[in-house]
Amino acid sequence: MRASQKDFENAMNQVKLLKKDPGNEVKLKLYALFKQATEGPCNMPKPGVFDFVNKAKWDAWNALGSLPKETARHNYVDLVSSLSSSLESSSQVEPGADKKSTGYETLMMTLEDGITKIVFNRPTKKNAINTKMYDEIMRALKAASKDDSSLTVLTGNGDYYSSGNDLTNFTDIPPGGVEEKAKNSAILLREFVDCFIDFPKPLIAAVNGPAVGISVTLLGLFDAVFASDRATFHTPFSHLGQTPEGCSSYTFPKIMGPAKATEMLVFGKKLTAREACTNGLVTEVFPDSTFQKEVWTRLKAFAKLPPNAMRISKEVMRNSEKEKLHAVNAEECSVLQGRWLSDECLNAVSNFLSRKARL
Ligand SMILES: CCCCCCCCCCC/C=C/C(=O)SCCNC(=O)CCNC(=O)[C@H](O)C(C)(C)COP(=O)(O)OP(=O)(O)OC[C@H]1O[C@@H](n2cnc3c(N)ncnc32)[C@H](O)[C@@H]1OP(=O)(O)O
Repeated sequence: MRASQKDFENAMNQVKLLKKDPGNEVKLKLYALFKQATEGPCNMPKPGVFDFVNKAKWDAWNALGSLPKETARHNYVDLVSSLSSSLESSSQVEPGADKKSTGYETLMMTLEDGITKIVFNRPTKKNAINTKMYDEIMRALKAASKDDSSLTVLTGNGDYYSSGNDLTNFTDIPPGGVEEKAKNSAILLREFVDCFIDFPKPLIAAVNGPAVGISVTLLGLFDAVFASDRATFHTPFSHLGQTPEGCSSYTFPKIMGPAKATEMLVFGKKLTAREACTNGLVTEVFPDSTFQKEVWTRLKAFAKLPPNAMRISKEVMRNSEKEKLHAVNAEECSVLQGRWLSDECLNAVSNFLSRKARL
C-alpha cells in the first residue's frame, strides 16, 4: 500500500520526536528521500569541495536519480517507521548517558584501587575523537595528574579502542573560513599532545580493539601498552593527505627503527597486535577472551607499588626527552595545519563523509 500525504506528514513529525540520533548516514537518507518526495529529482548546483555538509546532502539526493515522488514518500515513511521502533527499543547505552555521574559527555572516568580509568565513550562512532572529546581528555588527564591514583589507564568502550580523529571535525567551519579552522585545530592538537608529553604518572593504554590515527601515534608517549589480540594499529595518514602527529615522527623511528616506522607512518601499513608487540609499540598481547581479566589483574598489582617511586622513575626516564618532544609536537602541528588545507586532505575527508571510501 502506498503512503498517503497524511502518512508522510505524520512521519515528518515522528522524526522530530526521535529520542536517539539515528546517525549521519540515516539522516542523509531521510534528507534525500524528503527532498525527492517534495521537490523531485535533485535540481541544485553541486556544492564546492570545502562545503562538506551540503556536498554530502547533495550526493545523497542526487543518488536517488529519477525516483518517482510517490516512491520516495513511501520509502521515507517506511524508514521513519523502522527507526521509531528500533531506536525506541534499543538497549545500547547512549553515549553521554553517564554525563551526570562523571561530568563528561564523551568519556567515563573512575578512580578505584589506586587506578584512574579514562574510557573513550562514543562506541557507536567507534570512539572517534571529536572536539568535545579532545577537550574532555585534556581535562581528565589534568585531573588524573593531581588525584590520589598511582597510575592512569586509557581504554575504549565497545569494539574499538578509537578510530582516531572524528572526521566530522572538518565540517564545523567558523566564519573565518577553513584557514581559521586549521589554525585553531593546530593550537588544539598541540595543547592536546602536550598533556600526554607532560603527564607525570605512569600512563597505560589497554587497547581493547582496533586503533586508528592519533589513538595509535599517542601510544609512543605511554609507559605501557597492553593489547587484545583483536586490536590492530593503523595510521593511514598518506591516504588522508595528512602527516604524522602525537610525536610519532620522532617516537616511532626510535621505538621500531626507521624502516618499520616508515611502513606505518608513510605507507599506512596496518599492524596486528602481535606485529605491534614485535616492533616494540605494544608491551604485551592478551587473548581477547581473557584480556580484561588479565590486564586488570596486572594493573592492580602495579598500583600497589610505591607511587612516588614510580612517578620519579618515570621522570628520570623521560625528562631528558621532554624538550625534544615539545619541539617535535610543535613542528608536526605546524606541518599539519598546511596539510589540512590541501586538496589531498580535503578530498579524502570529503570522500569519507560522503561514504565513497572506507579504510
Ligand atoms: C580544517 C582543519 C580541521 C582539522 C581538525 C583536526 C583536529 C585534530 C586532528 C588530529 C590528527 C588526527 C589524525 C587522525 O586520527 S587520522 C585517522 C582518522 N580516522 C579515520 O580515518 C577513520 C575513519 N573511519 C573509518 O574508516 C571506519 O569508520 C572504520 C574503519 C573505523 C570502521 O568501519 P566500520 O564499517 O566498522 O564502521 P562504520 O564506518 O559504519 O562506523 C560506525 C559509525 O562511526 C562513524 N565513524 C567511525 N570512525 C569515524 C571517524 N574517525 N570520524 C567520524 N566518524 C567516524 C561512522 O561514520 C559511522 O557513523 P554513522 O553510523 O553515523 O554512519
